[in-house]
Amino acid sequence: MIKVHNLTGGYTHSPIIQGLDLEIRRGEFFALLGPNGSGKTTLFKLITGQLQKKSGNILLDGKEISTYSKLAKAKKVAVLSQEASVSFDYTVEEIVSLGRYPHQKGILKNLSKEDRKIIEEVMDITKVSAFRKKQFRMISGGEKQRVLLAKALAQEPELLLLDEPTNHLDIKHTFQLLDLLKERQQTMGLTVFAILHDLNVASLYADRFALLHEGSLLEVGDVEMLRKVEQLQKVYQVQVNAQSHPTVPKPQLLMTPNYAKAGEFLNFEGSFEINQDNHSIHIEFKKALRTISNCVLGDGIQWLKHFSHVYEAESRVSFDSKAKLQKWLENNLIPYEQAAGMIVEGNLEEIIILEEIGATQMMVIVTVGTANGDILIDPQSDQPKHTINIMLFIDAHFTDGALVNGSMLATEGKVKALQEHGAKEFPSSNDTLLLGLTQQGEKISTADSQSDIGNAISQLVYRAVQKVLKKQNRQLH
Ligand SMILES: Nc1ncnc2c1ncn2[C@@H]1O[C@H](COP(=O)(O)OP(=O)(O)OP(=O)(O)O)[C@@H](O)[C@H]1O
Repeated sequence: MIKVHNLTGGYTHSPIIQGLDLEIRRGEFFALLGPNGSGKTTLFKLITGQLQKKSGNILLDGKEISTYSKLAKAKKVAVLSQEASVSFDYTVEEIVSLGRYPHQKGILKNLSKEDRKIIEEVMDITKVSAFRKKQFRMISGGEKQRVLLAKALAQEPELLLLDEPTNHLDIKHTFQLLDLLKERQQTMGLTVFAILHDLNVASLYADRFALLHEGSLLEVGDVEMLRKVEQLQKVYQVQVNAQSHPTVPKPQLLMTPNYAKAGEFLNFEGSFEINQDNHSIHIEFKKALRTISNCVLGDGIQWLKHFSHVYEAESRVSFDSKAKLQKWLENNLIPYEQAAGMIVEGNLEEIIILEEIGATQMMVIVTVGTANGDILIDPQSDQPKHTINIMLFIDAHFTDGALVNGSMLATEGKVKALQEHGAKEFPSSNDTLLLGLTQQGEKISTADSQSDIGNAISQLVYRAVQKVLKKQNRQLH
């Protein structure tokens, strides 16, 4: 739709954009990214014609954009720029109506029925109808942004150019606006070209991206280019980690502030407290640990401080065990958003081992319960199954990959102990496992069975499970 070829342009004494090539394809949502001062607005203004290019071409549907008449261009392209030059006393509705100008006919250029219908529709979807009679200058920055979008949409453009459209908007309105643009893109084929500052928001909405740095494009590509953290770090000068959004298959970036890079180093043994009674074991760490678990509460990969095993003598394993655990934590004034918890059904035996293996301090807590609940009855033997709950705390710094490695090796250790114990069925799918890392010291990216730390994990869990089973002194069927 737009083809930029060998474009050079900028300001009188400084051509900010130099020899730039770019293509915006019909029907796509294109995000222009780059740090402050990289030239985004300059490029934007060269495309919209607010700035004169020095050399090169900007083609709109194959024809040099500067050769279009103002009216012909306005029928194809609408612009939402940073500097909204609406200083006069128009009402919101009048501003939106101005968007219909390119489509109005005759010398008097009155609004037709069709024009009015479209104005109503765009005011409705941008949620500005409620203050249609207000003076434009009397509304908030975010409201102004939505009114100007309504005006741009009233123009019914094929291409919408937006310079930081979410600048003044809160998260609700940011997502509302971008959802609206996405919907128009998908249902009406609208082409969107937007300068966006928030890389995570851009990742969720745009199909293609360009990263501008010092007036040149470093890369043009699809969303996967946002996983190239070295490039982003170089350009934005911030420590960045790329992760995946939990429900949308797109990358999301996590920035690390300088103050958090080197935290206070805590002695492992002095970094937690254990509180234990007949009904629970609770461990509280001074600093949050990086955790991986399949616990009832606090599952997945998280940062957590509180770790609980709660015994439920009479109860059954039920779907509301998470709610039960939350209640227990609440009653004990433990913030459950920072907690991982396991419910241990039936009789309980526990073992806690704290030791230094190699140069690494580790602590394991294993609890075994015998449940009377339906779900835990083995349908073959009609006997209750045992559930084994393991929490392993390690004074080390693991990558997320090493966390996964570690939890596999912990399971291996458990299975070995069960095998030796003569258990016929293992491991139970109701078993829980949590690994918690202090993230102190050198980063470890491999914790497999060949590594010392990997071995230490499976050994320690093996010994702890062995002990707890002996203590329980009961043969698994
Ligand atoms: N009117 C101007 N005259 C001269 N130089 C300018 C003018 N406007 C901007 N510049 C310079 O051009 C460079 C690029 O500015 P531009 O506004 O295009 O950056 P940007 O990527 O949009 O930044 P931001 O993210 O801060 O909006 C900057 O070094 C800026 O100082």
